[in-house]
Formats: sequence, C-alpha cells, structure tokens
Amino acid sequence: MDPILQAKDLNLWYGANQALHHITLDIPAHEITAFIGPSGCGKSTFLRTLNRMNDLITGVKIQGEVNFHGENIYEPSVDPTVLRRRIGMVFQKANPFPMSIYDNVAYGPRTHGIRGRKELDEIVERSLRSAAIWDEVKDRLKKSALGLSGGQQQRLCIARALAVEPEVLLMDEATSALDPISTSKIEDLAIELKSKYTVVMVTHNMQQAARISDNTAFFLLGELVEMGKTEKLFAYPQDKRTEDYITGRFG
Ligand SMILES: Nc1ncnc2c1ncn2[C@@H]1O[C@H](COP(=O)(O)OP(=O)(O)OP(=O)(O)O)[C@@H](O)[C@H]1O
Repeated sequence: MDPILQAKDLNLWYGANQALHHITLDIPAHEITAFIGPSGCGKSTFLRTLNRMNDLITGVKIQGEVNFHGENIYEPSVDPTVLRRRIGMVFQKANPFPMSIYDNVAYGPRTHGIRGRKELDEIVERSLRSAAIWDEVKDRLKKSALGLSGGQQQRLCIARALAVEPEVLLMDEATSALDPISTSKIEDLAIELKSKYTVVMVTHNMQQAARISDNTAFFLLGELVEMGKTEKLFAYPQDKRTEDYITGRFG
C-alpha cells in the first residue's frame, strides 16, 4: 500500500538550532506508527511537521518535503487550516474547551458550517461512540466538559478531533498524564481507530509502542536512527543505538 504521509529529507530549525536532520520516512495508511526516543530528540517536533503545527511557532524554518497523498503540504497553495482538518491532533494534556461536552464535539463541524440540529446530534453521537466515551457521557451532554475525569477529557478531545472526519490522527504523548486504566482505554481505542484512520503517536513509553504500534521509528538527537515493523525493531534492532535504547542502556 502507498504511504499516506512521506517525509523527504526534512530539516527543521528553531532559530539557529537545528532540531531535525534529514528525516526521511513513510507512514503507512491504516496502521499505528509510534515515535520513540529520549527526551528532546525531536519526536514532537517531527509529529508537528506532519500537519504544519510548527507554523504557529515563530522562528521555525523548515526545509524538505512532507507529502500527504503524494502532495507536498508545504506548498504555498496548501491551506494549513484545511490540512489540519484532514490531519487532526491530540495533545499530551487534555484541553477541552470550557463549554459543554456536546459543544466541544460540535465545535469543529459548526466552524465548517454545519448548523442543522439533527446532523450535529448525529455527528456528536458518532464521534463520542468512536472515541469510546458515549456511554459515560450520553446523559450529561449539556454539562461542562471540565467536570470529566482526565481520562474522559482525553477521550473527549479524541472525539472532538474525529468530529471533523480526519484521515490521520496525530497523538502527542496522549496518555502520559493518565492512570493505567485510562491509558489502556486509549490504547484499545487507537487499535480500533486504525481501521478507519491512520494513527501516528509519540510515546515515552516503549512498552506502549511495543503493545499497540505496527511500526516504530527511533529518534536520537534530531535524527531518525531506524524505523521498521515494531516486532522486528524490538527483537532485532539494526543499529547499536536502537539496541542500547530499547534495552535501557541509555535514555
Ligand atoms: N518551541 C520551541 N522553541 C525552541 N526550541 C524548541 C521548541 N520546541 C522544541 N524545541 C527544541 O527542539 C528539540 C526537540 O524537542 P522536541 O520537543 O521535539 O523533542 P521530544 O523528543 O518530543 O522531547 P520530549 O520527549 O521531552 O517531549 C529540543 O532541543 C527542544 O528544546
């Protein structure tokens, strides 16, 4: 299958500091790809290049290409708002808007012009079901999202991302602030979502990458050291630095 996203010789600078060096990798569609590596190695920075979230940071310079369905997302003709609708993102800290559960999920569709009550009701229910939180919130849709637990808030944020029907979901350490039960719910959810979406996740947790991802990429000092099928990368790392990292010898 053709990759849905392809980075080609991607370099990124924050001011004078180069944070990404010559990253070339393919993200297969309908699979989970995990980025691992020690703190500060550029995982989140690279994840953000995939839907141009770094555009929002001043002083960032990017060279190279990221192709989405074969087209470079850094071409001037690409509207980053439209791109981010197709490539959604969930952050480390759940960030529900200070409004009702319903309005959180309806927010994106409303900004895209959907106003009909029935249509919005359907989108809200479908998104909350897809994010495996419908049963927990269906009787309190009009209540504030801020009253939910951390794990519920994170699933609500996933529902909000899914409401605009993206093709790719980027997850930046989406479970690192959660307890083991909420983490396991989101891991199960990521596995379910890959039938419809492509999931790319940054994780500090190697066990998590090994448990749920199909592909793993190991980053070090802003470089991609190695990427491969997760089982293979963990069992037979090709690079000594990958082996040292996954066996806990550094990092
Ligand atoms: N907004 C920013 N401005 C300047 N430098 C930044 C910015 N964000 C990240 N960096 C730098 O870029 C490098 C890569 O950071 P990044 O957050 O991408 O790494 P990471 O692997 O995701 O780390 P962590 O696992 O700790 O989140 C680091 O040296 C970091 O200090």
